[in-house]
Amino acid sequence: QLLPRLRLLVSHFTTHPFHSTASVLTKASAANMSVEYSKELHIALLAVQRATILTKSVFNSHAKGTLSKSDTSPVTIGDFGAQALIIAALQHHFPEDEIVAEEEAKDLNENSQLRDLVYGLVTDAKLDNEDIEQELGGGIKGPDAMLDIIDKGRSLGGNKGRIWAIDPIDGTKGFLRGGQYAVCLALMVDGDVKVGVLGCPNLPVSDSEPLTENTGANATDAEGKGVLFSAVLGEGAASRALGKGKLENAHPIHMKPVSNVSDATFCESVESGHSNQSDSVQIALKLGITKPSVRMDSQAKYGSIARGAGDLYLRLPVNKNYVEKIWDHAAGDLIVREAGGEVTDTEGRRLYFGLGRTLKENKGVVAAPKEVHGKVLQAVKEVLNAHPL
Ligand SMILES: Nc1ncnc2c1ncn2[C@@H]1O[C@H](COP(=O)(O)O)[C@@H](OP(=O)(O)O)[C@H]1O
Ligand SMILES: [Mg+2]
Ligand SMILES: [Mg+2]
Ligand SMILES: [Mg+2]
Repeated sequence: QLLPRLRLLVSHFTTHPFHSTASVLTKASAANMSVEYSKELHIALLAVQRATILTKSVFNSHAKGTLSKSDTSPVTIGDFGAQALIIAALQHHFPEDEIVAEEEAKDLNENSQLRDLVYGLVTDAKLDNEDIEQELGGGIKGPDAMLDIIDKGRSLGGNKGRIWAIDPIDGTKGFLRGGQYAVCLALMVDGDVKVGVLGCPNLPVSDSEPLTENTGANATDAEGKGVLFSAVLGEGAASRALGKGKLENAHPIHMKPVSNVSDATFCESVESGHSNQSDSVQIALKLGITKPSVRMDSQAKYGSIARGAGDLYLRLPVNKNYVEKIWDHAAGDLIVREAGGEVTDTEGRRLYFGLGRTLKENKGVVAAPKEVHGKVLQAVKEVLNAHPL
């Protein structure tokens, strides 16, 4: 009992593991307990927090510098800038680690005006505590250095060694619409997710604020909003207010126990092109759920169910060719599991992150509290098997 408790204390309840928790750390080492991944967690939290300073500034501006990628999905100057800032911090602390990140520098290489715009955002996005800013390695040296940094995220992934997965803005469509989005970072070791962090600038700070149909609709990115979710494998999940400098205090989060699945609130994508919204209606019907789904962009869905603000997250394939990307799920999967949930694909397999940049062997997502996951999965299978894609 003591070991997980102490580790949780060390990794989640400290704002600065290298200074203020010296006494806890000493106790841990005296008892020969390892405090695994506390530095990785600390740097990941700060890197995500700094990146949200940039994304918030773009969210609040009219010109979001949107481009269309080869798969026709959007990317903005916010995505490029956030990716550059996160990779710069990781390289400063963990130069040997590999990085799988969503965006690439190609479009900025071909457009110097856009490149300079992004570089301007990157130099402006600073944590309001100079020591902590320096701890992340300070700024990026110039626009060309920034392009190189963005392209450090081109690792092919796999099941060997330490690999970070970055989604600099998850839910770019939501970001453009004024809805929810998340800045997502996870560390995998030998294909297993060990650390996950989600920065959700448009979610309420309070874990107890219920989700409604309008959560995220016209989110205003107001002061006093925003939450950072985190988890370390085996050490539980936590949330804290998203700040601008020193990390705020964290507290543990848990899925809400669901005794009767018909009372559950389920979350799904806003975009019907990302998740089949007519299948979800059928599944809800089978489970006796009468509440309408809460539609929300990004991995904010994983964070929301992990803190008990919602109960289920269904992501139902819309076509048979789409393969999910590891950066869209790595952090959220760990946070939900560490909060007491179970996450599988629509066929009941655990999400497996060790196969490269995509989740090749998985189809969709079913995330639910452990005690009802089996029942939800059964309903998902019945509905999906009735009309194969
Ligand atoms: N056909 C599809 N099926 C499922 N997910 C898709 C998809 N096309 C794009 N996506 C992914 O859906 C993510 C957003 O998820 P959500 O709908 O839950 O907000 C996108 O992340 P980005 O916004 O980072 O590109 C993108 O990777
Ligand atoms: Mg994208
Ligand atoms: Mg994404
Ligand atoms: Mg993205």
